[in-house]
Amino acid sequence: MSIQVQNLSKTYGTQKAIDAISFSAEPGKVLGFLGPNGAGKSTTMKILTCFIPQTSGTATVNGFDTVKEALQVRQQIGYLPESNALYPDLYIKEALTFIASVHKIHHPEKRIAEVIEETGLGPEQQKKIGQLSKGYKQRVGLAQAILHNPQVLILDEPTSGLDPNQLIGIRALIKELGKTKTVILSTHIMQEVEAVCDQVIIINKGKIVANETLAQLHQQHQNQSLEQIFIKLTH
Ligand SMILES: Nc1ncnc2c1ncn2[C@@H]1O[C@H](COP(=O)(O)OP(=O)(O)OP(=O)(O)O)[C@@H](O)[C@H]1O
Repeated sequence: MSIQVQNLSKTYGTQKAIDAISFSAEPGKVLGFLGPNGAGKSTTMKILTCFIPQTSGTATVNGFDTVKEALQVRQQIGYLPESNALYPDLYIKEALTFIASVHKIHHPEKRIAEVIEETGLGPEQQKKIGQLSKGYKQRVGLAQAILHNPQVLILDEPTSGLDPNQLIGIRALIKELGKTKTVILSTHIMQEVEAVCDQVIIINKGKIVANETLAQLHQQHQNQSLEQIFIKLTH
């Protein structure tokens, strides 16, 4: 298992954001991470990517502890945060060159060209990031997340703000990446879950209320739609 989470809790002041959750994720599968606003999805993702520490419990990525071995975890993980901070004054290639130097990537030009191609940034690459549309900014975020070819990808609402044409391309890319990597994907779009995810975790008020394959989930709920199942489990 490349991600192991055990009894993970996070409390902000008096607010319990996640409450003793446990789950695992493995390569070759896209894990959908669903839940209503404020359920604790981003908090979990921030702990897995070493941005914040948990209050209790443990999380490991490829065997490395997210608190004690944060450096190793960061090397193995690509993260697209919900509010992605980009460098507006840099051209796309400049930003990717900077990220490549942080990761000490060999032959950065070749890898940058590959990632620009994969994320469909080619037509816009002569623009500064600040001049890009929201969807293209999102692609830059994704390009930055996959540049060092991480084994684990954590994507927090990666398709928010994309038009239907862009959606198809990015979902196809995520599905392709999920064939070999461990991908955790947070989204509010049920259609996207059906299109991309193999496994689904539903989190509600900081607790996991479902952790099944999509097929199992439909089977257990008399073939109701994912939207109906989501509402039933989180209401
Ligand atoms: N820095 C913080 N300080 C205090 N409370 C916080 C902080 N970050 C998150 N919370 C609270 O923790 C809970 C979980 O938030 P989180 O952002 O993890 O939810 P989410 O499932 O990602 O929601 P959304 O779908 O709206 O992005 C919420 O009640 C939120 O207000």
